[in-house]
Amino acid sequence: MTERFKRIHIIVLDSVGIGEATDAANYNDEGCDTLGHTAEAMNGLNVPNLTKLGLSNIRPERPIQGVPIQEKPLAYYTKMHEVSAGKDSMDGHWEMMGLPVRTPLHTFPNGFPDELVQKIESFSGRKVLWNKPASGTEIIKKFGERQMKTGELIVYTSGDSVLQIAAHEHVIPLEELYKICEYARKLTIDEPYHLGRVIARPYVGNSADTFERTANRRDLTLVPPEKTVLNFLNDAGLDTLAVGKINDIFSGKGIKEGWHTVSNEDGMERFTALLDRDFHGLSFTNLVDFDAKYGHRREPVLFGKALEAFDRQLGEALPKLKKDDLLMITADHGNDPGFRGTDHTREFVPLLVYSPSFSSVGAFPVRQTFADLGATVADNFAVEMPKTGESFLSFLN
Ligand SMILES: O=P(O)(O)O[C@H]1O[C@H](CO)[C@@H](O)[C@H]1O
Ligand SMILES: [Mn+2]
Ligand SMILES: [Mn+2]
Repeated sequence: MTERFKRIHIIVLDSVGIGEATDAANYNDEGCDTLGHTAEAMNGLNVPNLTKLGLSNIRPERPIQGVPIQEKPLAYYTKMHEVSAGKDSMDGHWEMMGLPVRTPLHTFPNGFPDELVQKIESFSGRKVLWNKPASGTEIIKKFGERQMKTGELIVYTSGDSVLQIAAHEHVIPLEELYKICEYARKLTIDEPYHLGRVIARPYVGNSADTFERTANRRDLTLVPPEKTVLNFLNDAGLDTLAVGKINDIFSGKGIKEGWHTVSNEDGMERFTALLDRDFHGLSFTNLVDFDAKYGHRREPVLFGKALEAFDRQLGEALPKLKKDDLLMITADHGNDPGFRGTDHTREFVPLLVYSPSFSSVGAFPVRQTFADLGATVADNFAVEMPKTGESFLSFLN
């Protein structure tokens, strides 16, 4: 039998959660609601395309402000619960591809142990500064000018399992920063660290007021310990095309071609261009600005404007979809810009599933794991099924 869809496209709106998950209390995240609070801060979101697909239909009991419930939405709609222990990008994306991260990765709320810091210092020949949780933009405001004089490494972490190194591009050249990060990555794979990501955070500018982070960020994730749906597709000779930080998140495993992007806009342009390409398999796009530029910065209005800009580009992409295309729009976790702190929030994520071939659409049962997404992709292409996840392919009519 030939497969139902020739191309499946997943767009991850990084951190665009749709309300507290049932286990939010375990994360001290009760009351978080990324989409809801963003829409309130905007006095209503203007997202006609997401609206038409059925975004507010996902939670009719609490529609998103400015997004009317549709009598005839164009997409199947539901929300998904995460089973991974963490609420970071790696957990969310690996789970989508059938590999939940059930053992919690370690976090370092008091900074990294001396032993690790000393190794980084002797490898790099540079002193480590800060070594505590911080907001990335605040920490370069605070220490960037000092770093320009001393060449020290600004090391910081967050509520996630991350070690981040901020470095001025003209003081610590990119190549050098990447080498230091690779070294730190090697040291933190196994216990006692078992760290999700080491992230290179380069920036430029002349003074605290003008520092700006650049698109040369690199995420060094753990290598997935088992094959994911990306591998199953790739092993079967199908195309696996990755836009944005997807390639980094999977350490390139199972990815045929990948492109880094500089912004959401750039990511959507790349995605839209892929629609003109005659490929066979999966396109997987991550739009990280929602998270990195607005969620962690707790900027709900800018977050909302980014959603509106995405929606405009979505409007340009939708008419390019053919009958044998399937589009799934979702998120990897929440990051409520109206919430306390600066960390991700434990939320349900929205799921909108659209194809021009659908004759009937409507509500889906809530998915108990993001892995249902990967299972559906694997099912469609008749490749090996992931151990976790249930396909909803047969629901799509
Ligand atoms: O504050 P910035 O540097 O954006 O860092 C944030 O980005 C990391 C990855 O999303 C999070 O763990 C958080 O620390
Ligand atoms: Mn993320
Ligand atoms: Mn984040």
